[in-house]
Amino acid sequence: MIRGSSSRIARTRVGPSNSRTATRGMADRPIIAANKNFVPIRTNLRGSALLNTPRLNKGAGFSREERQIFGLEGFLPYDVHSLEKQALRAYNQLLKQPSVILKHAFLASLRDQNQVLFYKIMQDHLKELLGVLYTPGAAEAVANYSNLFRRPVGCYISFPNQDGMRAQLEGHLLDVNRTADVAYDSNNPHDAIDLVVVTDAEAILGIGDQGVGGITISTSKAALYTLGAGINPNRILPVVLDCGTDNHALFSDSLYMGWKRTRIRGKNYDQFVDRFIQNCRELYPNAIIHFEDFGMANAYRLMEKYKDIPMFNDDIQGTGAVALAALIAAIKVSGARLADQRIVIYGAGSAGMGIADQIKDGLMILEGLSEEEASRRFWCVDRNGLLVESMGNNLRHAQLPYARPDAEVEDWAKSEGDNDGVWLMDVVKNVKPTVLIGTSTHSRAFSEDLIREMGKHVERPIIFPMSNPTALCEVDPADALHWTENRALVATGSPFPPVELGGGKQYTVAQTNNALIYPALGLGAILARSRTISNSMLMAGVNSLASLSPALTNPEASLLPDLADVRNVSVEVAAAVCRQAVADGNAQDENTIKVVQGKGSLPLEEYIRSRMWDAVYRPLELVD
Ligand SMILES: NC(=O)c1ccc[n+]([C@@H]2O[C@H](COP(=O)([O-])OP(=O)(O)OC[C@H]3O[C@@H](n4cnc5c(N)ncnc54)[C@H](O)[C@@H]3O)[C@@H](O)[C@H]2O)c1
Ligand SMILES: O=C(O)C[C@H](O)C(=O)O
Ligand SMILES: [Mn+2]
Repeated sequence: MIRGSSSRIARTRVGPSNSRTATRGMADRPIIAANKNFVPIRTNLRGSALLNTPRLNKGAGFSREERQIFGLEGFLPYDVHSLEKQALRAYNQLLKQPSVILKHAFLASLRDQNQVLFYKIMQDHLKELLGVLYTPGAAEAVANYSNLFRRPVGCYISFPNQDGMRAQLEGHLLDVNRTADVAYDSNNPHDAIDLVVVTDAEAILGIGDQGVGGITISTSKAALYTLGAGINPNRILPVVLDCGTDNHALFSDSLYMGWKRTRIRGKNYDQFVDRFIQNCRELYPNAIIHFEDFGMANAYRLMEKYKDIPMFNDDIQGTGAVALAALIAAIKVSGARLADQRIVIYGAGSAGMGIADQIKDGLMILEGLSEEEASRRFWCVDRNGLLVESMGNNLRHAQLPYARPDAEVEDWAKSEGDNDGVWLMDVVKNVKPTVLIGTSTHSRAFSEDLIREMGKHVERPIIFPMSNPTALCEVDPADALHWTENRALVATGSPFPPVELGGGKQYTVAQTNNALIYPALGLGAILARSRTISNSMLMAGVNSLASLSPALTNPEASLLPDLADVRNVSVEVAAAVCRQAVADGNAQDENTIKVVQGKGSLPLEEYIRSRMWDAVYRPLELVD
């Protein structure tokens, strides 16, 4: 039974007179908080209970009147402070934290005290703080989760407790209906969650199995949805599926907080995940599901298994999409054609194969190549060297289309001693790639020799070392530029400072991170209430993002827009995704369909902006 959201619908028509934003009627799903309406949030909490509810707490920002009504006067220092003043204080405190991990912990605890204030300082200092909250800062926070733990956040679904899974997920629905501005329709408390971000933590970033600490990747990705695409944070559920861990360091840590067993596999795992998905579908029928940092074998299997529901895998599809957008921009700068690229992918895992699949789709859709022709543009190198057909059963399903015929490499001159495999240098020497992508987690794998060898054969080598976090990046962008006499077009997964090129010139390194596209992909799919997230929706997002590349107008500029500008980027990309969902017949939201068809009161981009959540305090109303 879901309770706790009674009669909020009655208030949906209250709003400022100048409101041209969406009102919260039945016809207009409350996907993103229509916060610009300033409809009061009804709560029965008072005193410290209110101050300890981060979704509602305003701390020193509570007005005189609110302090009276909610019995807060004896709980707060006298002066009332604006959100701006509170943000200044919080930011000054943050600056005093001596390390990235302590800054991350500070931000997390701010979020757990006052959600609006957290998003306010993140928004105001996005460029600086993304690297703390998200990549690379999140990696350290995940790895140290059990040692730094202060309070739980998000949803923990643990294998040994799975009999209670439905009640656990229902508990989150109840909780959010009680403590946030989500339930606009008291008749449908299930329409409170737009998005589930779930990890099983087997392959976190490039740092592997992190057990229950994976919750921090879900909460960081969730925060980026709010910051990057204005999705109401209260309508997002970050989840970790605790399936045990094969990370022995966690096992032997007496403070480890997860389930101390080796990972469940096979049927047990599949049933556990399926139970989770089915419960989500029933309890949160309108939510899309974002899969994050699953191990490769499960990631691909689950993506296939659930392709008919609105889900996507960020490491495979989000990463593929952002890489293709950067590549489209890079080849425009280099003056070449996509169809003429020879692409080497180093690290044939989820991200590497996701990138290959997405570029392959691009070659087929944009250049008219057949699937076979498109697949031949790739050479993929993994731990055992170049993927070749004779590897047979040792190849993963997703790798099969890219395996090269053995005959091709028979005559290759080998440079790296042993003849058991064909290594990256051999591939670069013989293939003379135009594009080199790193998704290997192999730090500094793109050596000086390798980059110089690549640079010998191509005028504008395209080099994307995409492994995260920073320490695992395949090559420092400054080195890649230096070793190619500044001819390389470089993009990285983690943030890097601009590279000084001499003569007063700088090269801005595009952060080719899926964070530049997944928030908008989610936003578009949610607004459209899309039945599935199709390849054509992904491709629409890619084309839209590529069209925003600063390098299109200035060949010396970054290949992709700055991640700090993600909110504006998201409006354009989400619009493209929405349009495609409607064109595909995938969209189910009547309002959005009308807007896309030009029958709404706003153009699509403005409509999207009007639905985005901002970090502002909403009025509260006391109910008994
Ligand atoms: N920039 C982005 O948006 C983005 C997105 C997703 C993943 N990534 C990064 O890509 C990396 C890989 O992530 P994933 O999810 O694909 O992981 P994964 O485990 O699925 O894939 C990694 C692959 O690299 C291979 N590999 C490892 N060491 C190697 C070596 N020394 N030589 C050759 N191959 C090697 C592994 O065998 C595996 O196939 C991570 O660092 C991750 O952070 C970046
Ligand atoms: O989390 C990131 O920074 C991107 C990506 O999803 C990754 O796994 O590295
Ligand atoms: Mn990831």
